[in-house]
Amino acid sequence: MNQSKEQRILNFVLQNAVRGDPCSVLDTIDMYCSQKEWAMNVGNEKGLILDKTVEEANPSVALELGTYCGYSAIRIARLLKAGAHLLTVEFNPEFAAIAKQMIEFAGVQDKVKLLEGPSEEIIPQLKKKYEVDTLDFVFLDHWKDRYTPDTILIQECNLLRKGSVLLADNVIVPGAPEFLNYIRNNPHFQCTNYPSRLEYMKVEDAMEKAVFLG
Ligand SMILES: O=C(NCCNC(=O)c1cc(-c2ccc(F)cc2)cc(O)c1O)c1cc(O)ncn1
Ligand SMILES: [Mg+2]
Repeated sequence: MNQSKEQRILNFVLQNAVRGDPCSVLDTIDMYCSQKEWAMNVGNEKGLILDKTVEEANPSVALELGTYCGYSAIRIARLLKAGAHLLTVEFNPEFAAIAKQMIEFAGVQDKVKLLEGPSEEIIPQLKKKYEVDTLDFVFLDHWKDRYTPDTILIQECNLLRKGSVLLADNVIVPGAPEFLNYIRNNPHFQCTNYPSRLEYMKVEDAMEKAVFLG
């Protein structure tokens, strides 16, 4: 059975990156995906916007929707303070298996909890099953038509507090027009748009930050 693209990316990391060094894993993935095979990692350009947003939020508890190969989970986890942790949700079992190995190779497994399943099932379990009180930071990078329903679900589950930061990838490509309309017209959120580029391409994309006002 021939390998998946995600398996080829993992193998390239296992053979070329430095075990326990998150930055070398990120650089190696970016090298492979810019030179050999495009893949939907947030990438280094939008990654810098993610870095700055995470550093500013300095979260104790962070949630990521859409793990894929674990690139942004590693990107976020490497910036977390002692005792802080990231919960990352992936629906696709093949992606989750790759991400688990990628996260462990990068050495950030103690800061990351990978939850496998549909976001609409996992979000309502966060308080009771995963002992979350509130989320300080949420990175939305999963199916673009799930951004709005999951943002509503997160609010319904009382998972946000005044100052919680949401950051959404791909609001231009593939696009999340319904989410932009929802969040920008919602008086409980203060929104900021960050123009950037689609990962590994000379194509315009953007990220949207939304701070919950309570
Ligand atoms: O998370 C799940 N899929 C990946 C979501 N992410 C994307 O779709 C995504 C796509 C693109 C992209 C951009 C241009 C293009 F030409 C093709 C794709 C870029 C990105 O940066 C993404 O993040 C998922 C899977 C599943 O089976 N069930 C529930 N969720
Ligand atoms: Mg994305």
